[in-house]
Amino acid sequence: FTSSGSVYSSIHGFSQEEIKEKLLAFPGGSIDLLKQDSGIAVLTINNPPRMNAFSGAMMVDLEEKVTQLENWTDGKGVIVQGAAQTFCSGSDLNAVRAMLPLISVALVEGNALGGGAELTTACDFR
Ligand SMILES: CC[C@@H](C(=O)O)C(=O)SCCNC(=O)CCNC(=O)[C@H](O)C(C)(C)COP(=O)(O)OP(=O)(O)OC[C@H]1O[C@@H](n2cnc3c(N)ncnc32)[C@H](O)[C@@H]1OP(=O)(O)O
Repeated sequence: FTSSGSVYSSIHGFSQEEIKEKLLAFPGGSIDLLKQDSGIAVLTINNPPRMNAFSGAMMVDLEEKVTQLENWTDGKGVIVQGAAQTFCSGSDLNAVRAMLPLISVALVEGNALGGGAELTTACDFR
């Protein structure tokens, strides 16, 4: 359930445009990008009514804003924050229920470090 839609595109054969269309069916919220003269940008996850959960539209928005940052030649760093005194409550559960192809569980025994830790967070449950 990534913004690039890799799970859907590789397993279900959808194109990037089809993934985008499916994600946009779940509107609400925004990802706001402020690029400052200092070279530091502020990226705000903005969906306070749902504790800043990521709607499908916000996932599309995030990919666009990350692309903008990648092409920002004067950029030095980015601060990621949540609006309204909360960071983010994960994916919008309404969208998850409608779109999740399968549920993944990371069964972690022993260390999960670096990329291993990231892999656990990419799973739905740990
Ligand atoms: C498979 C995807 C996976 C991933 O990408 O890795 C996920 O992220 S799945 C989502 C995981 N997140 C959660 O399970 C968080 C669920 N939310 C909560 O546990 C709580 O809401 C909270 C974040 C701890 C805050 O609790 P509290 O301060 O008591 O506020 P409320 O519970 O009353 O929430 C206010 C309002 O926000 C809605 N909400 C919160 N989180 C989500 C969400 N992830 N998706 C959709 N909506 C969310 C919540 O339903 C309330 O709405 P109303 O009832 O309409 O007021």
